[in-house]
Amino acid sequence: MQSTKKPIILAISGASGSGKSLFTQNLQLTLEKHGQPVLVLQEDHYYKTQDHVPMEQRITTNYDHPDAFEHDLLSQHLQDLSNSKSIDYPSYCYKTHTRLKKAQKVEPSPIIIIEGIMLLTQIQLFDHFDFKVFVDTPLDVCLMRRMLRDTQERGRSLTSVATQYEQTVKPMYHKFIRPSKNFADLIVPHGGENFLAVDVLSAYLFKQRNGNTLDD
Ligand SMILES: Nc1ncnc2c1ncn2[C@@H]1O[C@H](COP(=O)(O)OP(=O)(O)O)[C@@H](O)[C@H]1O
Ligand SMILES: Nc1ccn([C@@H]2O[C@H](COP(=O)(O)O)[C@@H](O)[C@H]2O)c(=O)n1
Repeated sequence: MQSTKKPIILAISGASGSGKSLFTQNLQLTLEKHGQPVLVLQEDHYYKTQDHVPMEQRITTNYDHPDAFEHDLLSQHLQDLSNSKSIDYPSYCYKTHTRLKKAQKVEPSPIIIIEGIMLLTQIQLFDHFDFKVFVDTPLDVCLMRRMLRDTQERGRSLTSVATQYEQTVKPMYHKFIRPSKNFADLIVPHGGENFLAVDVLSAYLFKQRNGNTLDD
């Protein structure tokens, strides 16, 4: 039988390369190991479609500005999931800088984690969030991780990563993302492999959801 309880929604934010995705993955694994289903969503899937924009222009888009995202759609989807409705979750391609044609049908879950760079800059989304986390990793470490990831997984050259970093990623971090740390309920240092933070947060979420502790 499907639960009628509202899901707990956790937002995880921080700089690009801070380890949000890895931290989220570790949290999900820990909770699922204890039989607690978790749905993970990525704010990146809500980047605006650019099907109508020529490729030469897509590579110059500022992807580190809140306007690059369709936050209204994300808000609607979080509302639907809270009301036990499924959503058509968009897919995104970093190589073509636009959404894929086919969305994925996603069902609600008792715990939902959404991760992304701009989540804590969007006050209108806060009503959906039960808990807000900021992953706080030094920017030089973030840049190194991003260099490796974007050249290996996102089809970028070292030059394009460096140029984009100087032109938009770094200035937008200081303008939007860093100040949004003030809205966090919890700040996690070091990033994805902070297993103390993973254990503390998973135990908290499990207790909130089930009323008993992980070891009961
Ligand atoms: N603590 C860590 N130690 C080593 N590598 C890490 C750590 N956290 C993240 N990474 C790696 O750095 C890259 C960026 O991490 P990711 O979780 O994708 O960051 P974000 O989602 O914040 O952009 C990935 O390749 C990831 O595996
Ligand atoms: N077409 C795109 C879309 C986004 N980006 C960069 O992705 C970063 C956010 O994703 P993380 O997983 O790193 O948090 C953001 O900083 C954008 O610059 C891109 O390069 N191209």
